[in-house]
Amino acid sequence: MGRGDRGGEGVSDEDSWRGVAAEEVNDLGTAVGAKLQARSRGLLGSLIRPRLLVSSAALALVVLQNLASLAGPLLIAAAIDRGIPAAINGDTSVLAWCIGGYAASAVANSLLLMAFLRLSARISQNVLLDLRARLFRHVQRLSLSFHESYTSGKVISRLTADMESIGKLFEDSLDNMFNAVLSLVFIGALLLILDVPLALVVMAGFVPLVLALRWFRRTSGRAYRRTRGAIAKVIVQFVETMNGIRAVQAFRREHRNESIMETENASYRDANYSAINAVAVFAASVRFIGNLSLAIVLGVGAWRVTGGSMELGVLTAFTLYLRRFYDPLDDLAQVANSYASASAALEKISGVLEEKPTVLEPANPKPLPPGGAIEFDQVEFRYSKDSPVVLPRFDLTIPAGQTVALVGATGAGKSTIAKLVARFYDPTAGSVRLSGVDLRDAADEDLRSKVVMVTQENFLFSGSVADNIAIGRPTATRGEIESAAAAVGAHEFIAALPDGYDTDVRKRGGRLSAGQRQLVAFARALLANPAVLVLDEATSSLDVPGERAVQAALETVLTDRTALIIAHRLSTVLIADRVLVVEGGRIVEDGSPADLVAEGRGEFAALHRAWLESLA
Ligand SMILES: Nc1ncnc2c1ncn2[C@@H]1O[C@H](COP(=O)(O)OP(=O)(O)OP(=O)(O)O)[C@@H](O)[C@H]1O
Repeated sequence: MGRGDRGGEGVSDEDSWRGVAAEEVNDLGTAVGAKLQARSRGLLGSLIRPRLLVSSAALALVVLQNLASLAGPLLIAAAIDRGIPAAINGDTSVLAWCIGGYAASAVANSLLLMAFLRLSARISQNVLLDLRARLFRHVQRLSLSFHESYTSGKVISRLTADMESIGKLFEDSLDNMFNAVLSLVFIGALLLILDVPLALVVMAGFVPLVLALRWFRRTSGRAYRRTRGAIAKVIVQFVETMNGIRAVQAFRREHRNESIMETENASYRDANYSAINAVAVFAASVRFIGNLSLAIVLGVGAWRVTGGSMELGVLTAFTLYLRRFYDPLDDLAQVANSYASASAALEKISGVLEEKPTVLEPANPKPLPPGGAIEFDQVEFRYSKDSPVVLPRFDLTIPAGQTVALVGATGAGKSTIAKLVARFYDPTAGSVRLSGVDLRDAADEDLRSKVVMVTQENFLFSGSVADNIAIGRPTATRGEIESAAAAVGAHEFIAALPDGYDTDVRKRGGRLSAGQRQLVAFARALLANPAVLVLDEATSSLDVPGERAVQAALETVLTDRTALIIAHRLSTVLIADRVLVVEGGRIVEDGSPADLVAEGRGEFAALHRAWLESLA
């Protein structure tokens, strides 16, 4: 079982929460929960730190904007208590100052708000850009073993749904959060200045508020972790169906897929319901506490005004401030909501970012000498700690320039041997050497230029046919691309495409057949000119002219290099210098095709006979 699969009830041993291991765990212990939160905070910090200066500027803007907006009620209090009585006595200057000041503060408020929103949008968009790029770069470098267990759907959900929820926190909530916190601080201070006893009545409301916030954080945190997991499952189901759409339609799997989707979709909805329910309870509690405080303040204030120990203007200002005190708390419920959702997303993303490639590049790489001799020295291999040994300990030497065909039943271990040569995995024990250098000591780039693997699917990237061939050597000129295509016999059909070499392979008219895709892959390999070619021959059979074309191309590509071919065709095996028959992870026969056939008793001879019979 890979790391991405690990699920269940609890995470126990020391480091088992690291990476994506805790993703599927619903009930985290407090200690693990705290570690995950610290990791998320670390990621957030690393995103904000390079933008500290501009973030401080945004903070300064929002502080000024709050000050401007807070001046309003004070000016109204001054107008009622001093401006209007003075105006009644014929002096309108105080009232004029108050009104002018109010208008000025309103203008400043708007301008500062606009500047803050623009700046914070810039910060948030850059943070997201940075995070998306970081995640993409990291995921691309993670080893095959991670991708095999984590699945592309989950990666997509990290890159889309999770990213969006972090974006929402920055875009919708940052100003609300600053406003709310600053309003609380400033208004709290103003209330204390205006009237201490009334301010203390308001502060008493904080006790239930803090309790409600703690409850909300716990409940919504749990609910949002569930929503992140659920949306990932919806996307996984979507991606899997779309990737396998041919198989889905061929096997009439639509209904089955729809019912799986329905279940995942419903659990996403339910997870969201519980998250929103928590918001509803929290927001309602905040409002209730706010209104209750207002009623109490109004009662106590009215009693004091009638008793003469408080001015009416002060009470007016107090109630105005109190409204402003609780309004942002409503927003704070939204912020807490976005925060819970975003921190669940941050937890998942930071988990992926914490995953380390299992196939590591050496710190001090050794250059690979020319030549393509391959050596397996006491190699043993299993896919993961808890899976069985696939290749029991073995030795194998392939001299430079030899073409070796691997044959054997399905699941015998042929691809595994090939993947070790291309260093998609490292052996569990022993070493694989190329020209005498352990692959673990070679730089990635060096290795990729010396060993090229052509896989069965002959994957084409979006772009033109020429772009796809040039992947083999990005610096190649058009002439070199065309001569590589010509050498493998692909020039004719490419030239006949609607835009020749510039035809987009994803567009109608640019779609290539299986045999044509194979020829493009050969041209790509020929252009790359590696010392070692690892080839997983496509299993689907081609028509006779197609097969002949591919066969001729193959012979061209194999010239002057070491080749390891997982062979599915007799014609391929027969051009090999050497055949290795693999059975249960062991090499049971090793010799030239002619010798093995001549011996007549072994697996290969039987396979050879069966092949001949099938062709007869
Ligand atoms: N990523 C993986 N994780 C765990 N086990 C794997 C993985 N890939 C292959 N195996 C197991 O390793 C064994 C050898 O598989 P391998 O793909 O090398 O066989 P093969 O000879 O290439 O088969 P085929 O001809 O069908 O491609 C099989 O038992 C398979 O189940």
